Amino acid sequence: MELYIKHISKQFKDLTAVNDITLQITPGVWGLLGANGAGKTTLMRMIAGIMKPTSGQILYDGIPIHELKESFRDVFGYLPQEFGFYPEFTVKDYLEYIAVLKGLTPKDSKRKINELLEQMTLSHVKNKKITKLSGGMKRRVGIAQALLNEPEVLILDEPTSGLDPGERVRFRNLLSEFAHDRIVLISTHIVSDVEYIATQNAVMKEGKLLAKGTTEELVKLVEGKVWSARIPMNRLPEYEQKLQIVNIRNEDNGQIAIRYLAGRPFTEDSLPVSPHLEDLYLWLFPTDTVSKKTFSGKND
Ligand SMILES: Nc1ncnc2c1ncn2[C@@H]1O[C@H](COP(=O)(O)OP(=O)(O)OP(=O)(O)O)[C@@H](O)[C@H]1O
Repeated sequence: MELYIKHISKQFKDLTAVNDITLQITPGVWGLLGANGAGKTTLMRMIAGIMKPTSGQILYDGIPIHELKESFRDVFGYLPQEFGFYPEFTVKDYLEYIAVLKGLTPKDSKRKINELLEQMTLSHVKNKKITKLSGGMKRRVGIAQALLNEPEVLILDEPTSGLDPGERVRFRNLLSEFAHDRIVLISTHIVSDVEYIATQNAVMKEGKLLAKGTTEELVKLVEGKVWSARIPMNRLPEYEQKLQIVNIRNEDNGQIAIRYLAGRPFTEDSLPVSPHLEDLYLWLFPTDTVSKKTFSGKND
């Protein structure tokens, strides 16, 4: 089972939203990381077959996806960032409707819907109108519809927005299990959603593929660039001007502990710390506009 994204680009007038991306995706969870506007949704929409690439090809087991025809809907499951439903639909009506669109038999449909209502903790609201559900519950209905046909390739565009921490953990475990012999591609800004479950991560920036690898491989890119130090509380604004601070913790005696990213230590007592995937993300996508070139060492 292989999804081969071969030199894919998408042009919107003078904007290249996706710029010559090549990825060979095999079973497992693949995290697609990138800041707003990086091109993740555009890439996913092309993979899900709802947007045509300007150039390049997407092949599933060697066959261009637009040639899969009828079998396409059996292979792919897609959860868009925003998913539409008729306001009058209850959760059960909606899932039954999608099951028909996906060509499930009534027997399979009943079995699968009951199973997913259970897995997504939605059984108690199955007869409620979707419009009356909380954001997290709506999201879970979206995830359930994408899983209905047990697709071989599951594409999830920011699936965890609106989920609480408990739901996130349940969802992560479900995906890991599901991805055992299938491809699951998840786009997210929330690095912790994929950090521990991704087989591979792909990082996009301004339409391009910036980095690809396992979490262990990617965090190596920021090894020696993550530091911890103690600074006086009243000097925080000054440090914030000069450093990419990724965490702040109040301590006693007017001191604070900071975790920061820089090419070299900024204070004498700075200690190197082990990087996380979030550090790499913040290194690649700094959070504010202050130029930190002097101390970040990015120009070294
Ligand atoms: N249909 C469209 N027409 C014109 N420009 C578009 C269209 N869709 C996306 N874009 C632009 O393409 C770029 C990439 O957008 P895209 O939604 O793929 O990014 P993203 O990484 O998914 O961002 P986010 O995390 O905010 O969803 C953005 O500059 C966006 O404004």
